[in-house]
This record gives sequence, C-alpha cells and structure tokens, in this order.
Amino acid sequence: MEFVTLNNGLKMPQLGFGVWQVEDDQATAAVTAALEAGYRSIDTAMIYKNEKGVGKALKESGIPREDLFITTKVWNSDQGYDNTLRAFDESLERLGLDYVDLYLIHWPTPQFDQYIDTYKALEKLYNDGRVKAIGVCNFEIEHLERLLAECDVPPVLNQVECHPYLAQTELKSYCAEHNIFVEAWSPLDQGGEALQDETIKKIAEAHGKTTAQVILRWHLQNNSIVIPKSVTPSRIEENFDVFGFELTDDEMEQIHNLDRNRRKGAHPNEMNVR
Ligand SMILES: NC(=O)C1=CN([C@@H]2O[C@H](COP(=O)(O)OP(=O)(O)OC[C@H]3O[C@@H](n4cnc5c(N)ncnc54)[C@H](OP(=O)(O)O)[C@@H]3O)[C@@H](O)[C@H]2O)C=CC1
Ligand SMILES: O=C1CO[C@H](CO)[C@@H](O)[C@@H]1O
Repeated sequence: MEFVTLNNGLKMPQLGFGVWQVEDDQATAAVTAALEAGYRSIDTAMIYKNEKGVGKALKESGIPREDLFITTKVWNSDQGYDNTLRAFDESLERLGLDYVDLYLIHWPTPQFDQYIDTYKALEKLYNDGRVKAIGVCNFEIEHLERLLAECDVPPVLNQVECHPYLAQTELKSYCAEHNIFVEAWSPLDQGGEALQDETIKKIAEAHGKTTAQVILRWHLQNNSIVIPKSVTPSRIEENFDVFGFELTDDEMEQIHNLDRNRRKGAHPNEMNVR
C-alpha cells in the first residue's frame, strides 16, 4: 500500500475503493471484501445511498478507526452553509462514525452559486475537528480559482472523471501547481472500452497483467489518487494488486496519447441536478 501526503499533512492511501452503484445491502459484502484484500480507503457519498451498508462493514471489520480513510460527499440538494452542516451530521450518523477523513463537495453546480457557502461549512467542520481534510469534486479550473481566492483552507484534492480516454491534462497541471491532488473517478472507464483498448492490451501482455491493472498503474504513476469500484471479489483483489510492477516512460506516453476528451459523466458546468 502506498500513501500520499495531502497539503495539510494528512496521509491518504493512493488506492481506494469506490462504491457508486452498490446497493446498500450489497455494500457491506463489497466493502468487507475490499478490506480483506487490503484496501483501507473507501469512497462513498450521500447520493449513493449506501453509507449505512459501508458503515456496517467498517464496524464489523474490527479494523482500528485510525487505520481507515473514509470519504463522503455533500450532494447538490444539500448545498448552502446550514444545509451542509445538517447533511454532514446525517452522513456521519448513517456511517456510524464520529468523524470522516475527507468530506467533499460533490459537484460545483455553478448555476446555483452556492459552492463558496458550502465550502465555508466544510471549513467549519475542518476547524472543529470533525473532518480530517476537505476537498471538492468535479471542479474546473475556474471554480478552483474562485475557491482559492475566497476561502481559507485549500482543498486537499479534486475528484474528477479521469481515465485513458479523458486524461484531464490541463486540470492535472493546474492542480499540481496548487498542491491539490487529483483523485480519478471512473478510473477504469466504468468497465468500458478503455479496458479493451488494443494499445493497453499490448502493454498488459508485456507485463503479464490485465488491462485494468495497467490503467490503474498509469493513474498511480501520474501521481493521481485512484478509487476503482467492483462488486466482484476477484476484481477487487486484481485492482489492488498493482504495486509490484512499473510502466516505462514510453508506455505511459502511449497511454497518454489515447486521450480523446471523452466523458462518461456530465460536464461540471452542465450538472444542474439537485
Ligand atoms: N465524484 C463523482 O462525481 C463521482 C465519483 N465516483 C467514484 O469513483 C468510483 C469509481 O468509479 P466508477 O464510476 O464506479 O467506475 P470504475 O471505472 O471504477 O469502473 C467500475 C466498473 O468496472 C468494472 N470493473 C472493475 N474492475 C474491473 C476489472 N478488473 N476488470 C473488468 N471490469 C472491472 C466493475 O464491474 P463489477 O462491479 O461488476 O465487478 C464496474 O462495472 C465510484 O464507485 C465512486 O466512488 C464515480 C462517479 C462520479
Ligand atoms: O458520484 C456520482 C455518481 O452518482 C451521481 C448520480 O447519482 C453522479 O452525479 C455522481 O457523479
């Protein structure tokens, strides 16, 4: 397991486990399998409706709380200062925890113009010691610029869609310059075409690895944090087994050249669902 050090000094596993589209009653088994495989970082959100199932697995695991790294997120309909504080309490209650390691704004939804107020609530939670770190998801450079200008605690990371077909080069450079990690969501292209890509297949064959493992390696070597999801125990293990090999600079470049700016999810400026 490898850790990164966030801009507030907190250590975070570079590889975590995502649980979007895992039903609450499936989440306990999936998270248990992930913890058994060695994952210690779990990425959930209020909108995934599985915080209870995740919390149950954490409790049943018996793993000391300080060895876990738990992320959850405030949903669009809960944005605003007071709403965020309430939503946080509700998430904590469902998770059965008394703090989370990382609390994130799920989308900027710039058309509602609430993300600064929402972030100020995150700063309060951080200053009160109820979260160990705060950050954002799906922020474009313009949203980050405003946040950095108007807020006091810089976000530790920006969780955005990123995979070989959406490399996010410009955003990654901006984040690196500002000491903000990029955390890749849908890192495996949601199990889609990137896993069948001929270039990636050739690289995988050369290393005796799967295409999923090669893609995860590409993220790690890009210095991104990565949170693949699976409910399949063999894949949960496969996705964790990515620390024993290294891609060459040429292989990294070949994968980088597959970028086609193709999103699976919404563009942040077009996400206006509440
Ligand atoms: N902040 C945000 O807005 C967002 C955050 N996220 C977070 O990012 C996490 C990961 O993204 P997600 O969208 O789930 O997509 P991923 O890129 O992690 O892909 C998940 C899909 O890939 C399949 N899969 C996983 N591992 C393998 C493998 N080794 N070989 C073949 N297929 C595989 C899974 O199938 P199966 O489960 O059947 O094994 C599943 O269908 C989410 O779970 C969530 O925590 C995601 C979207 C948006
Ligand atoms: O994390 C995510 C997955 O779930 C949401 C929808 O229900 C998405 O909007 C979001 O990006």
